[in-house]
Amino acid sequence: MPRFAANLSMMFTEVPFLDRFGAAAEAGFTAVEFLFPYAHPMEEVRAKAAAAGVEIVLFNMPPGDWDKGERGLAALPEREAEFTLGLEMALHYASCLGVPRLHMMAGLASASDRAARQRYRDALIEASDLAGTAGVDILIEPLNGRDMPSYFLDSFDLAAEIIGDLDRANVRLQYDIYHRQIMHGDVLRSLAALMPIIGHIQIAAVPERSEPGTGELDDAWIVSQVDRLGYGGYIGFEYRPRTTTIDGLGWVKKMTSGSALAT
Ligand SMILES: O=C(O)[C@@H](O)C(=O)CO
Ligand SMILES: [Mg+2]
Repeated sequence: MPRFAANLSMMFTEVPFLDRFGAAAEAGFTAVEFLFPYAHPMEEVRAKAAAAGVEIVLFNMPPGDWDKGERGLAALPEREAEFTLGLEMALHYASCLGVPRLHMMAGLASASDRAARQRYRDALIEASDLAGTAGVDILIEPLNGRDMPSYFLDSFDLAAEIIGDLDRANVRLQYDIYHRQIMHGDVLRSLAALMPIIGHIQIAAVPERSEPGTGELDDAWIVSQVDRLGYGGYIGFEYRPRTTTIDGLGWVKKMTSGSALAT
């Protein structure tokens, strides 16, 4: 059975970031993920997660200046030095927090720009090499152009092609069902085809990015099929609660047939 993680960048935002670990644990989660921990000293994040008894299963490498609209540095040739510093910082946090996978965001660039493609591949090799020595996987995630206009990694085929070309055990796909449905549909067939390279799954209802089970797909059925396909990793609940996080958990519990939210 897949295990479930609360995404603390979207869920439990009723409380400050460091208090979300405890809030998730109280709600029954034993695993969490989030976008970025870097605004907080890593020891504080570790202490909060430990006190709550939750495992951190994923976070992102630094994206550049998020508030100014930057969405990653990996495909940006002119940001190579900053990318490397960010990679080193992310691995430092991952080591302190015991996190086995990092999402490497690509940035805003055209996927048909040769320099951006070359730089992205080089960045991925650099990240894979450095992360490999630390036992960490590097994940890449295609993002839909409605939420993330002009994002470099704008198709699942491109992600699969890059992962296949590089052929490194620690470079894997972050398959977000919400993005997949908006970009291409064909969720189940693609889950089956891509399963060998999937390192992490995320889910939210389409189109509102709300609680699973509240949109156009039968999310509970999809989760059951992910299980049937033999996926034993985590599924991150990366959705924006329609009202409060706690109220929204009713839908999630229904989706998971009332089973425990995590391992
Ligand atoms: O799907 C998303 O938006 C996230 O998983 C992410 O890492 C980039 O925003
Ligand atoms: Mg996602």
